[in-house]
Amino acid sequence: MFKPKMVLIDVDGTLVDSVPDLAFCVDEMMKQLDMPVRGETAVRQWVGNGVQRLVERGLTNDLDGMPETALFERAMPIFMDLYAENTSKRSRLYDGVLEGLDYLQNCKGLKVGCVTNKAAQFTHPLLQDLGIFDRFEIVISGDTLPEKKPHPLPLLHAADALGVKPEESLMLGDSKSDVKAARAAGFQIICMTYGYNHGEDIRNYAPDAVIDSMAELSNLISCT
Ligand SMILES: O=C(O)COP(=O)(O)O
Ligand SMILES: [Mg+2]
Repeated sequence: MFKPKMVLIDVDGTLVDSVPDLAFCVDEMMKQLDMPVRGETAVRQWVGNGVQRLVERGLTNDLDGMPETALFERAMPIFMDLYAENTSKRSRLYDGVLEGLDYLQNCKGLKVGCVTNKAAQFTHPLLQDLGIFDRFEIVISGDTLPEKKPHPLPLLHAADALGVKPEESLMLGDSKSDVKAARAAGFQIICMTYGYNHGEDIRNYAPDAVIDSMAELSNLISCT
């Protein structure tokens, strides 16, 4: 059993299946640029490193791609406008999320926060529209601090803000960025099997535990 005093939870691929909206926006952006659409399967591999990286990957059709600066500068405002209008229309909480949050929130003294690489202007409305914004004592987005995951700063900042030591803290995520950030911060890390890890099995990154649903948290996290 894990006995953390704080749990930080990732958004895309952990709490929210956000790819339908992100893929819609990538493809609409591509259409406006007179370029080929990429489709949901490709976009699913590209989520997790923030909006800028997603746009770069979409433009190049490549996880590691870097577009020409002029093209990127034309594309970015198009994507930002589209995603502002399509932040939550097609996005859904995964099964088990509400049960998992209920369990954590009924653990006396356990602090629950949110750490995502999604920009704050999208994170807040998305969590609000899905009815879970108020569940978190702190919400740290990709542009809240000078560094985002896999850097440990957002995790360490949350621990400091909530008065918890890193060794008493646990991250719940879906990608290698979550595992790397947690390891660098000295947190424990549990990962979801269903998330977006650039098409790779998250078990390859050796998180402390892997689960299929947040409803399983009651078997893994002790409240006492
Ligand atoms: O890539 C993003 O914008 C966000 O991804 P995350 O919520 O999994 O950190
Ligand atoms: Mg994620």
